[in-house]
Amino acid sequence: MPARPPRPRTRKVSVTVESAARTAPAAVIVAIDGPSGTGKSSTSKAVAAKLGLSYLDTGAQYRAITWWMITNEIDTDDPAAIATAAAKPVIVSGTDPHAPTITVDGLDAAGPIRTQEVTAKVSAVSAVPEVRALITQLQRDIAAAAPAGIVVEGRDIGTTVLPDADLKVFLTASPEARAARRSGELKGVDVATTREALLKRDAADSGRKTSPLAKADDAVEVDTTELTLDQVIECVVTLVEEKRAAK
Ligand SMILES: Nc1ncnc2c1ncn2[C@@H]1O[C@H](COP(=O)(O)OP(=O)(O)O)[C@@H](O)[C@H]1O
Ligand SMILES: Nc1ccn([C@H]2C[C@H](O)[C@@H](COP(=O)(O)OP(=O)(O)O)O2)c(=O)n1
Repeated sequence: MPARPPRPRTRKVSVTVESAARTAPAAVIVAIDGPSGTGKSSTSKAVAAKLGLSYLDTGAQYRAITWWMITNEIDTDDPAAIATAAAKPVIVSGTDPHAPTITVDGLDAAGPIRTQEVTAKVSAVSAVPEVRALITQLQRDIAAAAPAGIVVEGRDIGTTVLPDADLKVFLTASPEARAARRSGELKGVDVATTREALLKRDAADSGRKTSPLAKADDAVEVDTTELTLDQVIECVVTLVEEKRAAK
């Protein structure tokens, strides 16, 4: 029997830093905008979690500054008073999609920012240009620091905050569907009342002068009225993967 050549004991695997860098996906920036109840938060969190990206809820930041104004007795009907105080609160957003956090001056604000009072006043506070300038800068800094990329959701992300985002998605849904979803979350509030409040907030957010709620020209519009949340998530994941592959 012919002698077999000795089998090598170890296999040499050489991965150079250069080739590792070539195979690691480039950071991807995703902007998800749309009115209330279209599924921005649920979709953005799930997409970020599935793809290993960071996640930023910009509405939570506007709610946080509104909560601070209320607790510090700033008149939320007085834009000049809001502008003067705008730089005082320190707002910190945790961007893990599995456990997003928000603090104001070191205090956990996740609960207090969801009250009806904050919801009723957030459009007025977020319309003040000084507030928008500060929060927009904060959002850009967070996005730039995200190691693998980020999904940022809000009203003006594709148009103003991150106009060079790799992917922009604009979610829509009928007012009826949005109100039904929201009133499902708010125990004891009927659909008609929720619908009125949503439409009032849409009008204020779309009608303000500084970076209103708007679809960017290059955003992909997805009407979620007849889609399940899973279908919307799948659709956005596919869009992100297409963009990543093309990078
Ligand atoms: N496509 C969908 N179908 C049914 N319910 C949905 C869908 N998308 C989101 N929801 C539900 O609607 C509610 C509002 O969704 P959310 O993601 O908070 O919207 P937004 O951030 O746009 O205000 C949540 O309870 C969520 O689970
Ligand atoms: N990028 C953003 C995000 C939110 N806002 C404002 C306008 C919205 O009515 C409020 C609250 O946003 P949030 O996303 O928390 O609202 P909903 O979850 O849709 O009820 O903040 C904004 O002006 N710009």
